[in-house]
Amino acid sequence: MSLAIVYGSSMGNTENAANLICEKLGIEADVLDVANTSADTINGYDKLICGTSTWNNGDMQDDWDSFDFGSLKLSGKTVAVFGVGDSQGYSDEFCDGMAKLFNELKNAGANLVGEISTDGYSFDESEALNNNGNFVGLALDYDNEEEMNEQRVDNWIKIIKPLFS
Ligand SMILES: Cc1cc2nc3c(=O)[nH]c(=O)nc-3n(C[C@H](O)[C@H](O)[C@H](O)COP(=O)(O)O)c2cc1C
Repeated sequence: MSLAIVYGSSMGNTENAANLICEKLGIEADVLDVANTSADTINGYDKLICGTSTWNNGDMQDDWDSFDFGSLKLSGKTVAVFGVGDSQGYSDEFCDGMAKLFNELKNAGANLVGEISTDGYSFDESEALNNNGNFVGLALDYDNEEEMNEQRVDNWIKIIKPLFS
């Protein structure tokens, strides 16, 4: 089984999150910056964890925003997403970029896993909620709640690890 953790990051927060997830997951994985990664490369992995920060009031990070999603072929592959945002400064669009990434990966055929409860988060609105009212993936906030990231990653990994082993 091959696994890649692919991130888009402008200031380094989502990159840090990708490395933290890799370390905590404890499964061999390649950590890739989407800025230097093609759709063909991503198509070559069996499973994926993809992360984006949110910019421009609700968009994916720039490198994901310009990514060639049309060339992704992820039919039936297990994929989880994580998002990094600012729940106070952008409380009406907290981690909206994660929702856009989720939808693009779903359109490419992925089997998305890893939804989590919003318990313990404080924000007004987010596109990244599913019909159960859960985040579609792991939401992290380095601007206001950095001290909670490790525990949030640990909790999420408990959910997804069996699906990536
Ligand atoms: C101009 C600007 C726009 C932003 N827009 C949003 C947003 O709409 N929603 C959100 O949750 N965070 C937003 N953020 C916060 C970033 O996503 C956050 O700072 C994140 O940690 C950046 O991660 P990165 O360094 O991996 O790019 C914005 C930040 C800036 C500076």
